Amino acid sequence: MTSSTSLSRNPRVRVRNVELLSSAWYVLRRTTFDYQHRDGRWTTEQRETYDRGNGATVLLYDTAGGTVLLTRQFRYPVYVNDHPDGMFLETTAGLLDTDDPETAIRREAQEETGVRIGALEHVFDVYTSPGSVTERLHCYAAPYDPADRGEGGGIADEGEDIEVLELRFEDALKMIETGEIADAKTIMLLQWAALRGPFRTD
Ligand SMILES: Nc1nc2c(ncn2[C@@H]2O[C@H](COP(=O)(O)OP(=O)(O)O[C@H]3O[C@H](CO)[C@@H](O)[C@H](O)[C@@H]3O)[C@@H](O)[C@H]2O)c(=O)[nH]1
Ligand SMILES: [Mg+2]
Repeated sequence: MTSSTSLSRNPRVRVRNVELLSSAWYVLRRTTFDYQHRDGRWTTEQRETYDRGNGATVLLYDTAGGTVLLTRQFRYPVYVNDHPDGMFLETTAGLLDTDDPETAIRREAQEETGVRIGALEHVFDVYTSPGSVTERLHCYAAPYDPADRGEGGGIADEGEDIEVLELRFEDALKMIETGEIADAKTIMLLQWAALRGPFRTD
């Protein structure tokens, strides 16, 4: 999943060895590679990469009502790193598994929020944590009909317990400033919506 092309694309990088450190749930590898610095000198480096595949997310919005639909769920990695209670607000998102990004985000949006997405706009693709995590996240926006909003839930067998929240767009923007919204993809998509997307004012 890490690379769909060969790792000889950059002549300044020569991969020497890849070790599998853990594959308990997702995959942690340690790679040794030679790297040529800008001054021409070669050094040998090691980097660990955490590979959980790629993901997709969508900002669901309703311009008529001036709202967005977000999810809230317990995220242990943020809880262990100082978030007050780990109940984290995010745009609906999921891993691609074997699907293409559009198919995956339609599936996840329905599972997590009950919304069946019609028109889907691709906004950008981002590397979420480029020093350590391989993930590329495909980011979308789509209108939703408030009548479609479900109870949420996610997949109980996978331990998911997802609450669906409808927020006024202006309130969501304020929650970035208060820290109540602290998820990178969600902040990026809300700011895009204000600057260039459905809630731009120019
Ligand atoms: N047992 C077990 N289950 C896990 C583990 N890690 C994840 N899971 C389960 O696998 C589910 C994956 O759910 P998805 O909806 O497919 O993925 P996601 O966790 O929401 O990920 C999305 O959001 C992330 C955070 O922004 C993104 O990083 C990711 O790309 C994706 O878009 C989680 O909800 C959880 O139930 C683990 O280590 N052990
Ligand atoms: Mg999810």
